[in-house]
Amino acid sequence: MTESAAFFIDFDGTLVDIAARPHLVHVEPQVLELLRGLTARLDGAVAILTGRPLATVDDFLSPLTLPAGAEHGAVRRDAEGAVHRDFEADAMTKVGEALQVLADEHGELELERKESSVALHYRQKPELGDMAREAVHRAIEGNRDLHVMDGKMVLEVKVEGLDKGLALEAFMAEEPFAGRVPVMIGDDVTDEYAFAAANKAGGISIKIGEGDTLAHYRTDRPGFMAWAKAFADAGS
Ligand SMILES: O=P(O)(O)OC[C@H]1O[C@H](O[C@H]2O[C@H](CO)[C@@H](O)[C@H](O)[C@H]2O)[C@H](O)[C@@H](O)[C@@H]1O
Repeated sequence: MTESAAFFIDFDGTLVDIAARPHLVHVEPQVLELLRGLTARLDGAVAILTGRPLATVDDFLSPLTLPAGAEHGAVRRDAEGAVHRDFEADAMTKVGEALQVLADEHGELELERKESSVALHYRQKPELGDMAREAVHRAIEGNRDLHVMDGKMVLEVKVEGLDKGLALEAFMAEEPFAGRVPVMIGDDVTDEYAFAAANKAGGISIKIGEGDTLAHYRTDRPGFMAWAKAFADAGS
């Protein structure tokens, strides 16, 4: 692999270890160094693909402001800094309201309300997972525009048809990504869409950790960090 690669990197579970609650993740200084190094080596062809809101990932990665496909691709900031949104937020507001009632009743559930999606976390009390799953499916019943993803101790309602794979493809149609070989690294079910897109484009897909995957390669987070650092350093 040479300078002709474009890197697409997931946030939770890939750049940072999974934490007990969403706001508790810790971004190691090496992560910022790595992203700077890769960006320099690849002439800016590095994007974050995450389920997090854009503002949240910017806060965690400050002072860096990278191209990003946030909220599972529903909110995309291109390399020029322009932000693209292509969804109707009304339906999600209603789902958020319904699930907020549940989260208020069960203090161990945590509801993240984003621009285009909601995430109901049950990591604090895994026994509530089945009940939360039923409630989430009930909340979107009859709405074909919404889709539930079963993530890491989280149930995410997102807009049907928008995903990290489409975000990757949108980046690959633009400078400085166009014409490069996509390299997608991620750990969770939401990353599978982007693995499929990278594979289809003749790229490289790397799964962090265990679980079924479409990715061609597998490693753990330290393994990814060491490999990516060596790649970034080889250009300096
Ligand atoms: O696409 P990602 O960057 O991997 O984001 C996926 C979701 O990650 C976050 O939840 C997960 O990480 C939390 C912090 O480690 C953890 O507490 C939680 O159990 C995990 O599911 C985030 O909170 C979600 O908004 C993201 O969509």
